Amino acid sequence: MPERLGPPREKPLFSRVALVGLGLIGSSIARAVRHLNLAGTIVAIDQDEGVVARVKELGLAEEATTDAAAGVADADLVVICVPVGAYGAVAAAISKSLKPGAIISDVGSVKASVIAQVQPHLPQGVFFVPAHPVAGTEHSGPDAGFSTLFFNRWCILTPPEGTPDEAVERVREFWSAMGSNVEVMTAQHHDLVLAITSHVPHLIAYNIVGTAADLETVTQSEVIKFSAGGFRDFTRIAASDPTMWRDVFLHNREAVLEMLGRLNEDIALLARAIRWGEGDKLFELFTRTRAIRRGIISVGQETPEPDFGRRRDGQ
Ligand SMILES: NC(=O)C1=CN([C@@H]2O[C@H](COP(=O)(O)OP(=O)(O)OC[C@H]3O[C@@H](n4cnc5c(N)ncnc54)[C@H](O)[C@@H]3O)[C@@H](O)[C@H]2O)C=CC1
Ligand SMILES: O=C(O)C(=O)Cc1ccc(O)cc1
Repeated sequence: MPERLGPPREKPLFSRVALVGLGLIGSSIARAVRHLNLAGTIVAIDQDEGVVARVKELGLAEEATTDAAAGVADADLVVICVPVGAYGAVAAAISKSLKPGAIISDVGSVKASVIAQVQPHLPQGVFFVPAHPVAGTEHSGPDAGFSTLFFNRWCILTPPEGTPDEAVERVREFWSAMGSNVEVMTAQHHDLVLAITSHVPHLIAYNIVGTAADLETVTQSEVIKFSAGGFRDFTRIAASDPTMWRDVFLHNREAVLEMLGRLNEDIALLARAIRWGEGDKLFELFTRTRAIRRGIISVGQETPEPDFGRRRDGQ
């Protein structure tokens, strides 16, 4: 038992939890739920037969299947953990077999689009409480997960209007039990905040690594050999899953474009300051951003370096 997750519960929070998508996030939830006894039974559902076979080998769930409709039947909690472009297909596949009173949740990095994709399929009497654990790595698949991934990380809930408080509280309890700090906000606000704190930084990483790779006058081996810490960090982020991130950008289009527009304006100002030798402008910005970083560390939200992204407990 990873010590910081605490002891298992005497009584599970949910009797049957179905996880749809057993990649990095789904398998991390399975591991944490198992360690903490948050579910009587874990059902793993994945469209990829290889993933289902691996889930069985790793013993991540009591049941594992490619059949989403059969897998969610009788579940009290269903957590969708697939790339955000696949939510509509998953919701359509499971809608008819959801049990009355079931809570549907998810982990998608984008929220307004997933609500738009899922809600039309949900029958009366099931409750949708979307969630986004702001925790992850550049790795994917069932072997990449670990039970402490969500410990001391934020998890944002974005319940649509009219969601009963009891459903929200049950999902809050689920994430709190896994060690997350839970906050509630609207899906629209979530998408705006995450566009600047997560989505655009990933786009910049993909872009800078791509630009460096395309340079004619600098060789690939020079890029690797002389990459200082900053560029190396970008290469880690730029190794993130292509399907997942393609979907994030296509499903948070407006907020990402808005933030990119702002960023382009600010970069133009920086280029101008460099061109005209306006060192005071550069110095003022760098002083301000250093204070922001130090503020982040002092409120305890800093990512431990350099091992972020690696398994912390070997699980
Ligand atoms: N990777 C990260 O760092 C984080 C990811 N997220 C979100 O979590 C979700 C999952 O991401 P990962 O676990 O990283 O992805 P992953 O690529 O590791 O796993 C996704 C799994 O979903 C399965 N899948 C895809 N379409 C499916 C379908 N229609 N039906 C059933 N299974 C299907 C795939 O076979 C795969 O096993 C995404 O929505 C992502 O935005 C949230 C926080 C962090
Ligand atoms: O690996 C990293 O640095 C991340 O930023 C992980 C991550 C990816 C996507 C999310 O929605 C939340 C966290």
